Amino acid sequence: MIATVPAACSPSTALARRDALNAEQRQAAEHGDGPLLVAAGPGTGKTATLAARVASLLGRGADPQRLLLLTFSRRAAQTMGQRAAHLLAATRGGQAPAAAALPWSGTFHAVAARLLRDLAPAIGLPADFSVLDRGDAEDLMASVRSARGQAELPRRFPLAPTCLAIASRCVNTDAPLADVVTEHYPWCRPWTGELQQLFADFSRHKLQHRLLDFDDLLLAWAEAMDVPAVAQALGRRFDHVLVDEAQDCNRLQARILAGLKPDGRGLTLVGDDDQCIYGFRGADRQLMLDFAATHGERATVVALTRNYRATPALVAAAQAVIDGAARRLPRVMHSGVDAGPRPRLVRVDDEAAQATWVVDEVLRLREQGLALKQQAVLFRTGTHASVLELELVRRGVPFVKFGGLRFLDTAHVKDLLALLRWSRNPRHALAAQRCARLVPGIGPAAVRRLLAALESGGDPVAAIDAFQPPPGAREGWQGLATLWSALHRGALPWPESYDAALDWLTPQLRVRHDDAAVRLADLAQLRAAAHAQPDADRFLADLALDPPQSSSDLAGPPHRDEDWLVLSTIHAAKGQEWRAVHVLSVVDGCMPADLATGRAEEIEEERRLLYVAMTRARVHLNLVVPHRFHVTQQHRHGDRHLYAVPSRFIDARVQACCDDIDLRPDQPATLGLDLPPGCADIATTMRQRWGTAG
Ligand SMILES: Nc1ncnc2c1ncn2[C@@H]1O[C@H](COP(=O)(O)OP(=O)(O)OP(=O)(O)O)[C@@H](O)[C@H]1O
Repeated sequence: MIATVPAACSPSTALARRDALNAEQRQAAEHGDGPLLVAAGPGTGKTATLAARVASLLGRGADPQRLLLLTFSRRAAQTMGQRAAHLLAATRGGQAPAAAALPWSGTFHAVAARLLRDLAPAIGLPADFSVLDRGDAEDLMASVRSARGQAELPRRFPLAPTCLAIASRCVNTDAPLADVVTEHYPWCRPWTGELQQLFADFSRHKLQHRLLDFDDLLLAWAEAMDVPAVAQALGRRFDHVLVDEAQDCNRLQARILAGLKPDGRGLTLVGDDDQCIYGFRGADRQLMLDFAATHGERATVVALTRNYRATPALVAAAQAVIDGAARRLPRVMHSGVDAGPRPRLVRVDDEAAQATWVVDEVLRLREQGLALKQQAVLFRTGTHASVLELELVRRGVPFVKFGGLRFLDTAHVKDLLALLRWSRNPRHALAAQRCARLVPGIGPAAVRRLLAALESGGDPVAAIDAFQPPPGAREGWQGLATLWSALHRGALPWPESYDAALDWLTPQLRVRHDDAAVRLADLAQLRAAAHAQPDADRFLADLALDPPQSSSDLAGPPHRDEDWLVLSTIHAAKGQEWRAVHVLSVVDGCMPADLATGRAEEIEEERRLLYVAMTRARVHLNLVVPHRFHVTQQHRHGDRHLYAVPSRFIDARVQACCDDIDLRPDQPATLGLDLPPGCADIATTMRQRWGTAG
């Protein structure tokens, strides 16, 4: 992604609105080029500080082309670029920013994809590789797994998503398979040898077909950095490397950074070790925790502790939760805003009562003037919101949900992207299979023939030309083959090629789906995103690397009068804030998720998850505790209800920071009659009822 900033200005106008930054923020922004770690708590202005640092560096004459900005999402890179642009514009007397590119900004994966295309000839990779998104990687793993006959083994072999998760953990934590299996997937231990072979086949298949998945992107970049000539050339290419959300960097990313800036010169890390919630993807807080030790005297660590988001009562409660954490960079947060209501611990009977209470509360706050959009309901995983969703629909409260089924995982979006992907990479078997199946009359046998022809090693274009579909599918296949060939040859310029693909797909969707109109509306949104990209490769890589969560993510700014409640997993709520936040199911068994077997570090990550949820609130925070809680698919036990207690992270200190509200119905009252014990013997009377006394 390309963020825009104005051209560099004179050093004398170093930083706009200096007085808007507090002393620590300013120290970080104006720091020289020694290794810098900004350890910042929630709401302390990480974005503002990093943007100010970018502006300051450019103001001091840094070349925007030689600045590498690594962020957690595409949106974050965009925000950073815009903010830096405004700051610099202000230093130049309020002139409108003259847009110049800050071309090397984006997520690690997006930047990796671009770098690797450039580096490909030097490092032995095909420059025309396609990027496999997570869903496609899972499909491919499934297909390699069944090709190896592992789907039919007598004892159950791990399913494809588990296999992919194991492979991914090995790559991202830079750890041997045997260790990962023993530590995180002990029930898969008997399969270690089989898994090793499966992963070797998976890897071979990807390289043969010029496919790189997310893990490959990082792995290839990290491996390239082990080659001194590449590391030195790339390290010299960027004067400054700035990393946002550094707490979520994994071992591979740490290796990449060490390769780029071995002595830390020009390296800036900004992050919050207390908000590291991606351990399951290999995120490792060690990069931050060890920063001072790694860089010794050269290192500067700046702590940002003034929270500009939340009221003192909310900051105190969140601090009490995180103070219970085992190992962290010590920081005590202070609120920089006015007082507000205390957070509330709301105890209700069960999940139905939880849903009813939350909707009542959301509507009550709206009556008080708090728009729905200023409120969010957060939960651990998408399924925890289903009862609430039903209640919202029943009561006509509009909402948008983030973090559930991703937009890119919907069938119609996958169909369209498969068409584009296959035309870019004729060997992309998954995409070919998906497209061929769209043609009425082409069944599994014909698809197998097509794939065999593509795999035969000959020219895939000739194989597609020569393919003989079943008789009933001739016309349909011809339409697809003509479109494919036009797209592949580049006969249509981008983005007309997107429109042509959409035109071909439209009648197929109308035949296949009752709700085709809704699906076509999604693809129209996607069209707008396609038209904003310079070519198909950038469009596809961007989508795979930084997928939108819903079609509304692709839409422009909503109309002012539209209002909806945000429902989000805590992971997807990262970096955001709302005036009111309602957290669902703050009970043991949900936070932390695993009651008995969780390892200490995993349990600690759950604490941080709750901390992230609580620190999204600006004024109102409700932690809801349903005392009966439904658990899905627990090992051995199946679905069941738990009699739940508040999360173990809500200890006495945290409770002291909250108002405790118990809305459970009173226990059923006793009759309260005053009769002496033993005044009758009904049991004996009943036994005698059928004449069998004694
Ligand atoms: N010096 C400042 N003066 C006033 N407001 C500030 C200052 N710095 C930041 N803010 C405001 O504080 C709020 C939080 O900032 P920001 O979103 O950057 O926090 P953050 O550190 O990224 O938080 P989190 O890690 O929780 O996502 C924003 O509304 C921002 O405008």
